[in-house]
Amino acid sequence: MSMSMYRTPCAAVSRIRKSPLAFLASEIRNLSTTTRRCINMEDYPTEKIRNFSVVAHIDHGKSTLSDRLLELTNTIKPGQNQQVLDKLEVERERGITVKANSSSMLYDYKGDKYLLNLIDTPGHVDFSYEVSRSLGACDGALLLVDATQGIQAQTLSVFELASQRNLKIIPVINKIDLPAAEPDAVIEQVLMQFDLDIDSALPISAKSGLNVEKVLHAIVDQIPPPPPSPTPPRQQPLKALLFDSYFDKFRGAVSLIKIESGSIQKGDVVVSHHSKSRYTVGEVGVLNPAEKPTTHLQHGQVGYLVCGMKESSEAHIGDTIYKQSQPVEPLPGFQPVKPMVFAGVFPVDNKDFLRLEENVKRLTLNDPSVTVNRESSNALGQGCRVGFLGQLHLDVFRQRLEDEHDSEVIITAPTVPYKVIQGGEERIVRVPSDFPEPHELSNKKASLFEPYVNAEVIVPDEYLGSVIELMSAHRGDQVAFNYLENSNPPRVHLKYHVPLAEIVTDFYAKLKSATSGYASFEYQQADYVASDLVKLNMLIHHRPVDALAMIVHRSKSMDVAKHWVSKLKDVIPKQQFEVAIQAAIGQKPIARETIKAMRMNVTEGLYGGHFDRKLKKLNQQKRGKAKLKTKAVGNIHLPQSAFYDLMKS
Ligand SMILES: Nc1nc2c(ncn2[C@@H]2O[C@H](COP(=O)(O)OP(=O)(O)OP(=O)(O)O)[C@@H](O)[C@H]2O)c(=O)[nH]1
Repeated sequence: MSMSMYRTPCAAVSRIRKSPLAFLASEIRNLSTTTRRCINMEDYPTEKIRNFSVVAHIDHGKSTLSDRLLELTNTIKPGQNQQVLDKLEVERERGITVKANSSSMLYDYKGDKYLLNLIDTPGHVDFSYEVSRSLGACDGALLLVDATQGIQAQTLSVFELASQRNLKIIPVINKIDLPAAEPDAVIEQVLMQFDLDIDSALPISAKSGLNVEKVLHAIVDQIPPPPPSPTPPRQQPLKALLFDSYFDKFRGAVSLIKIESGSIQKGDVVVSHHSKSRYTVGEVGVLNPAEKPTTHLQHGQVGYLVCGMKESSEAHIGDTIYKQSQPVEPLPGFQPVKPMVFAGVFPVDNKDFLRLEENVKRLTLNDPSVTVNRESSNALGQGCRVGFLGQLHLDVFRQRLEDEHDSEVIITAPTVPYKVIQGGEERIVRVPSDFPEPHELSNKKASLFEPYVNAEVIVPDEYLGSVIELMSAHRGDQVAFNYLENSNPPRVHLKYHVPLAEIVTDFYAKLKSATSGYASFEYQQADYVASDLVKLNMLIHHRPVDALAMIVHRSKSMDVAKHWVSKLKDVIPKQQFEVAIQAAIGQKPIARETIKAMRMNVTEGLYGGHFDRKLKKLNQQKRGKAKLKTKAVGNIHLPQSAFYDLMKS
C-alpha cells in the first residue's frame, strides 16, 4: 500500500513508530482484501468451467498463443512476446517451455461468466511426461500446428496422448501471417491425418492476434465442462488430484490440484493419500496468472493449495488429497517416469560438494522426474549420479543449476541404463565403472542388453538419403516408411528401432545439420535388446580414470576410443615428463596419444663453443626427468578444470 493512502506521510510514519509489527500485520490484511480479493467460486459452477491445454510440436507457438488468450481475457495487460507462462530463466533464455504452467482466465461470453483453466505444456520430447501430466487435468486440448511446417513428429505424439485420454481436440493452425504459410493444405493434412471434423480447424496468427478470439469461443462452445457432480459438491467427499507443484520460500510447497469431486476451503484438514500426512488448508485459489485466493475450490475446478507442506517432496505428483473426515479410494494418478540418461555431477571444487548436493536436491524437488544418488569417484571425489529423461533435460538441468544456484559443475558423459544378466542375477548398470570387465564376463556366462527406443522422423523427401544414412550410422533399424498426405514439399514419415545410447549424445545436432533443420524427431522408450557391449577404460599415465570409463557397442569402440584420447590430449596440461593417454578394453589398449614432456630450455645463455656444457645440461635434464617420471606415476593429477573443459568440449 502506498503512503498516499494516509492523509500525511507523517501519519503513516507515526503509525509505524508506534508498533511496527501491528502496522505490518494490518498492511498485509489490507493487501489481502484489496489486491488479493477472494474470487467467489460459487459464480463458476461446473458447467461454466473449461479445463484445457495447448499441445504442439516444439516452437509451433504454444506460449505465444497462451499470452494472447491471457490478454484477450484481461488476465494480463497487452504487450508483445510476454511468454508469461515461461517463468524459468532457462525457459526465457532458450525460448522453450520446460515445466508445464497454468493460468485461470475469467471470461464473459454471451452474457455468461466462464472460468477457463489453461495449462501450458512443453513441446520437447524430453518433457512429454509434463504433457501427459497436464492432460490429466484437462477435458480438451488445442492442437496447434504451424502453417509453414505442417504436422511434425511431436504433433503426432501429443495428438496420441490427448486422444488416449478422450479429450476434445480442436485443431488450430498457427502463423498464418507468414508468407510461407499454407493454411489450407495444412488444415487438410491435419484433418486427414487425425480424422477430425472438417469444419473444426481454426486458422490463426498467435503473434498478431488474428482470429484468436475465435479460439476462445471454440473453447467455450466445443470443450465439454468437467462431468457434473451427482450431488451438490459440498455434500461429496473431497477427491483432489495433485498434478504439479512449485516451491515458495515462505509457505513451502504450493500444490496445483484438480478437484475431481467435493470441495476444499481454508481451515479444512486434509490428508495426502501417498504419505498419510495431515495438513490444515491455509489458502486455496487460482493462478490468474499470479495467485488469487478463492473462497473455496470445488468439483471440476483447477487451482492451488497451500497447506504447510515444508518440503516439495511432500507434494507428491499424482497424489490424491482428501478430507480427514471422509477417506476415499485414491485416483489412478500417473505412471512414474523412468529416467533413461544418467550422468555424474561433481563440483569443480571438492569442498563444494555439500552445497552442490543441496542445490541438486532443491532443483530435483521441483522436478520429480530426476533421480539423485550419491556417487564417489577416485578422480573427481564426491558427487551425485543424477538420472534424467533425456539429453535436453540434462542440459536444462545443468543450466538451471548454474543460473539458479550459482554452481559450476562437472557433468560426466551421459550413459544409459544397461542390463547385465550374470549367474542368474539381473542388474541395471547406471555407472560405467560398475560394468563388468571382459575377464569377469567370460568367467561367469553373462548376457548384456541395452535399451532401445521407437523413434519417428518426419522429413522432406529431399533429405531422405541423409536421414537413412544417419540412422544406419547410429545402428537404427527401419520399421516403417510412409509419405504424409497433402504435404508440399513431399514429406516422409519414418519409424526406427534404435539404441537409446545412440541418440543421447550429439544426435540432434547431426540430424539438424543433415536436414538443414527440416527434420523433426520424437522417440518413446521401447525394450531391452541383447547387445555386444564393452567397457572402454581411459588410462592416463597407465592408470584408469573411473570418471572417464564408458560403455559402448563393440563396433563403435575404436572410433570412440580415438575420439576421446585426442580430446583428452587437448585438455591435459603438459607435464615435465611424457604422459601416455590410452583407451583400453580390459588390459588391451586400442588407442593411444602421447603428451610430450615440457622441455625447459636449460641451454639458454650458452653460446657457440660451450658445446660440452650444453651436453652436460641436457644429460642432467634427462636424468632429472627419469627421476620425476617414476615419482610422478602415482602422482599424476588431472586438474578438475581439465575435466570441466573436457566435458564441456
Ligand atoms: N510470425 C509468427 N510467429 C509466431 C506466431 N506464433 C509464434 N510465433 C513465433 O514462433 C516462435 C516460437 O513460439 P513459442 O510461442 O515460444 O513456441 P512454443 O510452442 O511455446 O515453444 P516451446 O515451448 O519451446 O515448445 C517465437 O519466435 C514466436 O514469436 C505467429 O502466429 N506468427
